[in-house]
Amino acid sequence: MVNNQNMPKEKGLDHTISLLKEGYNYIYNRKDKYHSRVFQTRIMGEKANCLIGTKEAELFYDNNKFIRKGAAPSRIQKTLFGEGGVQGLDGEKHHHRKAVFMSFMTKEMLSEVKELTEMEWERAITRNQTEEFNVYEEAKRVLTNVAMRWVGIPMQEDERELTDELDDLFEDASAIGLKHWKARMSRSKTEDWIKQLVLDIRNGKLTVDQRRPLYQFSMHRDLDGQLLEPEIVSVEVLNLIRPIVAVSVYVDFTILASIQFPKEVEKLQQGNDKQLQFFIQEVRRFYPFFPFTVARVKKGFEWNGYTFEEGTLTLLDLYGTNHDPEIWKEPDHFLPDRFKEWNGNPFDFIPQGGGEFDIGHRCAGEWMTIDILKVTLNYFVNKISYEVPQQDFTYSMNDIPSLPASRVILENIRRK
Ligand code: HEM
Repeated sequence: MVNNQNMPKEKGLDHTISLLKEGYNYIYNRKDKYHSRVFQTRIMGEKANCLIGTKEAELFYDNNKFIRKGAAPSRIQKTLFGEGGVQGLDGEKHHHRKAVFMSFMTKEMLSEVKELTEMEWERAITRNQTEEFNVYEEAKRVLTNVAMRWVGIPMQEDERELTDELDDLFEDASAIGLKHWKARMSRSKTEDWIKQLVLDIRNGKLTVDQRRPLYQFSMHRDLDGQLLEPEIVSVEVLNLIRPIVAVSVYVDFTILASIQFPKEVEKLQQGNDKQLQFFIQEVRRFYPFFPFTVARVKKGFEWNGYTFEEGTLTLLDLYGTNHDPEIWKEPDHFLPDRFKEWNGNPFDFIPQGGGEFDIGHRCAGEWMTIDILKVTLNYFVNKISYEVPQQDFTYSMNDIPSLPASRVILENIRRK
């Protein structure tokens, strides 16, 4: 007999509207209301368990208890992730595919990303010294170029058009109506284009750098020794390009933080790697990006008196865990030095997911994200000077992604 009477339940038929309204704070608010880090609600007509906190994250990343198959809503798969990619795999199939992603995160390949990032910022500044400089728009262009070169894609399309299509994939991924369809069209257009590259590589019409992800995924074999369908290669290649471009959101927040917390910037002036790291970690903890991640209960189990029923959708609160006062002192203050004391627990600081990289679903690009942001922060703080005109820095707590209203505009950029 299934009995989950101990799990607090949100009353009512459906709570999707409250989730949309309260956004990043939805789960956090109910943790206080129910005095529980585990509760049940209903979202999009479906029962959903919600979890927040360190022990709860550890539970969520237990592969014996949760799976990803069928967890992400299909509209998000059709835009953000693509169908058939690593996010929806479990067990051996997941480990085998994830290993390909992690094989690119070597010291050498990460150094290349850092070099490319600095080089592209140099180009952006050269293009733009006299005009108003929109940090977010420039970052998308910079990171599209970084992503294409690093992944090993020959740049043939119009650069601006490609940037627009790639950012549709994350800016409008959770949108409804027309914007959602625009995102789907952008995905299908970019997927088709990459599929053609895969076919050309396989039949020898196109020669590309063999160390790079485009070639590696094109020639990767699954557990049965078969080449992946070109559609799947395309989804996985976009699983690298799209999030690299999406780091622009964090770039915008990083520059915003450097404007809003000038005392913290004084500590960065010698380009000290540790201080840069603390600052970036705090940006990733402090500002909103992904509100939560999702899985399904693999097989019914009991945990701390709560019953988890097989198949139930389960949300782990990423933003809320990063703002949990039981983990973080003064969670609503921007204090990079808190990371001097942080012990590296894989379940308490989870802006890009938690647990292990290789056997879990933790973000494959976390180290790369930190590297791109460190290079960018050092560049803006130590290599250029600029003025900051009056603008609107407010950001919403229910848009995904959330961004400062004016995107961070700079003027009179000069090299130091
Ligand atoms: C913009 C900064 C980024 C954020 C906020 C972010 C966030 C996330 C989150 C929340 C997950 C899901 C974790 C889970 O479900 O347990 C994830 C997974 C993933 N991310 Fe990122 N990510 C970022 C950048 C990147 C970059 C730069 C790359 C690649 C270069 C990348 C590649 C991936 C992949 C491949 C997965 C799927 C991993 C799996 O299912 O095993 N991400 N990311």
